[in-house]
Amino acid sequence: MKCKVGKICGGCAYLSKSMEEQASIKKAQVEELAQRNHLKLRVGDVLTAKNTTHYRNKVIVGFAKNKGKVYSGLYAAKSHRVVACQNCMMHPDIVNKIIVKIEELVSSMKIELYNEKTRTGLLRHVLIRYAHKTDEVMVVFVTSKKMFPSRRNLVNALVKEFKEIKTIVQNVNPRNTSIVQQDETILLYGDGMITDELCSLKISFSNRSFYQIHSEQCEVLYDMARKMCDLTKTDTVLDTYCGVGTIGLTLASSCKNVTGVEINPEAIENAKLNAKQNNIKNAKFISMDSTRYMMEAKKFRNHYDVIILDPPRAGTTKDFIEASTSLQPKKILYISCDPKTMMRDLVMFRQKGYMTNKIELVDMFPFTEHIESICVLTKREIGNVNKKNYKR
Ligand SMILES: C[S@@+](CC[C@H](N)C(=O)[O-])C[C@H]1O[C@@H](n2cnc3c(N)ncnc32)[C@H](O)[C@@H]1O
Repeated sequence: MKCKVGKICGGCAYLSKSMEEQASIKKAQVEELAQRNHLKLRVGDVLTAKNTTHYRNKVIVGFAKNKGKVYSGLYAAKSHRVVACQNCMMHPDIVNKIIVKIEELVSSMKIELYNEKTRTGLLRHVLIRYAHKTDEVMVVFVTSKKMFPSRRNLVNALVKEFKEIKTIVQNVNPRNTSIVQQDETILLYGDGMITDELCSLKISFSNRSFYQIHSEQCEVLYDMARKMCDLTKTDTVLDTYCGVGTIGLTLASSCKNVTGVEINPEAIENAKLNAKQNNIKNAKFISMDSTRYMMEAKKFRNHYDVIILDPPRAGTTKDFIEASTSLQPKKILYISCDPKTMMRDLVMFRQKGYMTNKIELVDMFPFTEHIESICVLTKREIGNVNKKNYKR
């Protein structure tokens, strides 16, 4: 793959490698991590993507000026320096077109750019989300303050030119932080959500809700989750870290009921809507910390046959592992976007008697170093742990 800024932009580390090379490097890395953690695991071959470019459904660009001219792009590796790039191969074409237009408008409307060092100026980032199956686009202007003088004209110009734009919002981030969005969102156009189709379901999400980056590979991942859970009609499922409810909703027709728990209340609102618009009646969603929910569930003697966890990159916690295993599910399905933290957590699950001997890998992030892992843990006799499943 040829990219003019490939060497300086922090986006793609494996541009010079074929998909086969990337797959074998990623698999070897996971095998090595398993060994280092004394986990005797078979690692499956990477399920590679058909769409290896233009796949990112969420794009965040920063802005800077060169000789008075506004340009946009991603950050250089390990820095906040904006690398000019108008035609990133990982972005959908429509997203690149919208970014070019926004660059022009920011320049012609003289919208002040935010300066991280002096903490002055207005426009911090533009975030664009894209629904691959429906072609719907959401634009998010992240600003340092609420006052955004040119926003009306900006919105009018964008929606006039791009029929794909279904909603535009402003997210206000006055803080000295590298976290892109904060709590306050102002609706500028549409209803604040876009809708995609995933595993034959209509899935809507808003600007701060999580949605897997590679929609086609997300379907591959969820299909693997379904096979690993191997649910029966009497099974009850707890989907922790559930985001907008996608995993649980795709499993709902195969089990008795699904409870989704998620800390972000906006994502829970989306999840409830997603259940409703797909006419799924055996799923409920609760906005709460997953560990706290399971501690409460234990008090009320609630039982779940299968507990799913799909935590952020940092992995889960000792308390979560304590709480989930104390509910004695038949299976625990662990999905992770960072095999390093997953292995750490698998060691802790093993101490509680829950273990696996196989991990599958799904490439959600072609041309980057990242890989998604998935495995199912079942309860084993502690006495057989070392001999049968794990080498020391
Ligand atoms: C990697 S995403 C997975 C979302 C979803 N399972 C999916 O496949 O789209 C992790 C989610 O965990 C949520 N989260 C983070 N910490 C949490 C916690 N302590 N309790 C519940 N949810 C949490 C985040 O808001 C995010 O939506």
